[in-house]
Amino acid sequence: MSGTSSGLTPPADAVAPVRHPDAPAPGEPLGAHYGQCFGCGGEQPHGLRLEARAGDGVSVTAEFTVRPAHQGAPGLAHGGVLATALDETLGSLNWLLRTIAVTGRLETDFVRPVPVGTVLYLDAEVTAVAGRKIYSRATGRIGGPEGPVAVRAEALFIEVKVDHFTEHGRPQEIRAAMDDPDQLRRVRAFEVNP
Ligand SMILES: CCCCCCCCCCCCCC(=O)SCCNC(=O)CCNC(=O)[C@H](O)C(C)(C)COP(=O)(O)OP(=O)(O)OC[C@H]1O[C@@H](n2cnc3c(N)ncnc32)[C@H](O)[C@@H]1OP(=O)(O)O
Repeated sequence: MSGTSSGLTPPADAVAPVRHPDAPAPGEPLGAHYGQCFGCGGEQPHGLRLEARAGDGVSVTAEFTVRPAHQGAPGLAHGGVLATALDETLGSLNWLLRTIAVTGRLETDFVRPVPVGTVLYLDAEVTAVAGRKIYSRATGRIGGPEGPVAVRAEALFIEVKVDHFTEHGRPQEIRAAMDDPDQLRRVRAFEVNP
């Protein structure tokens, strides 16, 4: 059973999303936005290390391999970890809009259990934009990119300025991210929507 709550229904004045002209080409890896990110960072030993690629329009695909550190029930992925994979994939869409945004609402359907060792094949797209509100949806499949659906989500991201992070985050991590020698990650983390 699934349904969309009213907070996830775009308003009448919502418009179709517009891919930024400098967005990575379809098929190009997006890389991590922050090395310590639990979703995509390569420096988090137990993180998901989710790898996303740009798709057509404002869409992405991503893959995440469930490891023993991600268990809930014995041998099965924790639901919160699967929600994180969806959240991270959905969050990476904002890079194609060149907008910094955070998750306001995330609704998840867990359709099938996902065993340890499984690759979760995710795809996500922005469906509408209304001012600062970005509406999107994602699907995670197992057994291959065309395999059966295991999880799906709908989300609302809210555009924020970089101050959101400098005001609420811890100074030492902000400073470390600003000093990141990886220029692409720095730009991705700190470029304010033009
Ligand atoms: C160092 C820099 C690093 C940067 C790296 C990139 C980051 C990538 C991170 C990737 C990690 C993965 C991603 C992550 O995990 S991001 C981490 C998880 N998310 C958060 O921590 C967000 C926490 N929440 C907030 O900070 C605020 O609540 C936000 C900023 C979201 C809104 O507070 P703000 O005061 O700004 O705005 P507003 O309250 O006037 O609302 C504006 C509009 O939005 C509507 N609305 C709001 N909430 C909801 C809701 N729940 N359902 C339905 N609607 C909602 C609201 O009705 C209004 O609509 P309207 O009245 O205009 O019609």
